[in-house]
Amino acid sequence: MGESRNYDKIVNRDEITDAAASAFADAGQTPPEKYIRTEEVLDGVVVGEDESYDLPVVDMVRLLDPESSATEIAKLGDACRNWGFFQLINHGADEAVVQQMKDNTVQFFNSPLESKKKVAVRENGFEGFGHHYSRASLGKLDWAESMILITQPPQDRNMEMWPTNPPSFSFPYMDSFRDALEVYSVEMIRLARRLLGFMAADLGVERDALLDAFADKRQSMAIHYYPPCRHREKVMGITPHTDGLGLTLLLHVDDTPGLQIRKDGRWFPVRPLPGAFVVNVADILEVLSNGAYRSVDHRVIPDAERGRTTVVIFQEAAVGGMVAPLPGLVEKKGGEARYRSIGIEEYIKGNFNALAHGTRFIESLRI
Ligand SMILES: O=C(O)CCC(=O)C(=O)O
Ligand SMILES: [Fe+2]
Repeated sequence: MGESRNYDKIVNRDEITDAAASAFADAGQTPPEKYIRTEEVLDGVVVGEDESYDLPVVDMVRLLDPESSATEIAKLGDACRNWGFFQLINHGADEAVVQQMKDNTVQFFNSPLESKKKVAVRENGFEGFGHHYSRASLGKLDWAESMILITQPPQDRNMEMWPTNPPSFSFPYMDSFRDALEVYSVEMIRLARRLLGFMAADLGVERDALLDAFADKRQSMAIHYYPPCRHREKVMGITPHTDGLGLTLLLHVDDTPGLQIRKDGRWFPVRPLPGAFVVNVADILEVLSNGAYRSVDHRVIPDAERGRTTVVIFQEAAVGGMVAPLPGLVEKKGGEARYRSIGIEEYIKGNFNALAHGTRFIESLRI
């Protein structure tokens, strides 16, 4: 797998121009027309500060402790079935690795535009620094700077798109942002595998059946900076979407809120817990679970006062090269697959094409 995998030309990403950068730098000014999407932003009710709600929180320490494991696995299962999202606390990922990733990400976004543009997204390119890919939003742009990279397997990397900025600081074995990305990438594979083991237990499939679906598959990463905007009812940090791959692990670099999850037709703002990861089920995991787990719509609304920075890891999955329900789960359901199987290459193309048209590719796989 991998050698000819190429996402270029399926997505469109706009550069961050000088004009974009200066708009982003001025939170008070009315944003340029290209960013104005008031109707989209106001589409749907946002659950307010006055209404109390609890988004699921899953505790890795409790998952690992034999005393509490069963209860916590049930919580994890509920979260994946009903919300498609949870915050993971006590995750156990190496704190130094996570901190280094956060520091480098902040330094990267704080560096001058010229320096970031060394890895600027190319014409028709998927990777690099630029706006997020434009979805079916009538030529409108998201209010954010993003850098997207393919991080695993190593032979799929395009190193010319990997920033060398910022260079080494405090960490003795780290040379540049590239090293931070590399180490973080590996640490996130470990974390994903640990979680997937518990998801398999919840789903009632062999642990290896789920782990193997994710083993040695592609991993990509997005780092996002959402500049503050006083006109937050006018701009969208990221257009509503579901994630197209398998499992998503999101790290808040700061404590600025902004992510909203759609449930029962309303938007629920996530209140980031300090030190937690936000984990979500993406489309391929929904298919693997034969529809038991849900990949749900989410979006970002920028904060009025504070910038927001996130680091997002996307783990791909497939069963013998196919996006398909896990055979063990289909058997449990008396042999009924709820999605048709499709080759991963075809899936990826279909997914990005659908994104550009504002549809969801997995809807076309439903039986
Ligand atoms: O930055 C966020 O909170 C969300 C990012 C996201 O949804 C994505 O990159 O797919
Ligand atoms: Fe997403």
